[in-house]
Amino acid sequence: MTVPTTTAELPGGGQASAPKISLRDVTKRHDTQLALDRITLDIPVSTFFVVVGPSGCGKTTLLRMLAGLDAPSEGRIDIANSQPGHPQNSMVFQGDSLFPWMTVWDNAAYGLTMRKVPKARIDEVVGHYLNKTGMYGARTLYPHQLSGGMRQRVSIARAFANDPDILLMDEPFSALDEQNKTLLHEELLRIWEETRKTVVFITHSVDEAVTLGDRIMVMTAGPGRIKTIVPVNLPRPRKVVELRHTPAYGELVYDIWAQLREEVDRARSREPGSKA
Ligand SMILES: Nc1ncnc2c1ncn2[C@@H]1O[C@H](COP(=O)(O)OP(=O)(O)OP(=O)(O)O)[C@@H](O)[C@H]1O
Repeated sequence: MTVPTTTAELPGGGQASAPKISLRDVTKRHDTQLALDRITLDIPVSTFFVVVGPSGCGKTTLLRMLAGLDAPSEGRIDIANSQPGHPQNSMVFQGDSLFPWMTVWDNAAYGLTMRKVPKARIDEVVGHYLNKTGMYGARTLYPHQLSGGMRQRVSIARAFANDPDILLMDEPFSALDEQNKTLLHEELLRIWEETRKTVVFITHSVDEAVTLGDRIMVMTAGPGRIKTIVPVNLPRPRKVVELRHTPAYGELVYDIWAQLREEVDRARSREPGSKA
């Protein structure tokens, strides 16, 4: 099938705009193993871009290269720098990434403090995002005094307070229970709609992808290639629970899961002991 990879080519993709993130023929090998194979992709500014794919298809490898933690074996990645003096990216991971010896406030303020932003500005920005994530009241607590959901709220507050060019999120909610996940989705959507940061978000959950995303990239079983990119034309602002009751939401989840299913089955058939 022909894979649409640019905004202009996407059905319902809207106005073409300058890409914030651009990948051209990006290939990544770990030693001799091909992890990602010729990824060509444009992510427009202010897009919430979600990546789904079977385990081992190279999602984290892709994110690590976007974060500059790893380099492509071949090809090129460009990230437009629109805010000189600001960090290019902030990452939010699945696991704990807070400093255990720092309070909630100091954790959230960390990036700004390191950049020597004036204290009054730090107070304003950190106060704002801790309020938005419901963590202002817990600002003097330490990570060990928080639940997993609260710790992820602080990580989100820290990432947005840092005001990076792009936000990279690697399965940030996968360890949380369903209730916490839904609340975090609502909070993330509220903050994102206010800031319109360019986000690349990795998940295994098709529901999460459709709830949050503007575009969903489905990857093939490893080596990872682009199988398809689906635009999510659900209106914003989104209310998570109400959204999930709409027929349009259900159809999208069904379509994306059908695409993903083929790849998950393919990945499974290669596992040792598989009868396929
Ligand atoms: N540092 C490394 N050295 C060798 N192989 C690696 C390394 N990192 C990843 N791989 C391999 O590259 C492939 C892609 O891994 P990656 O972690 O990016 O996949 P993923 O889609 O994020 O997987 P999951 O959904 O299970 O987290 C896998 O086969 C993995 O074993």
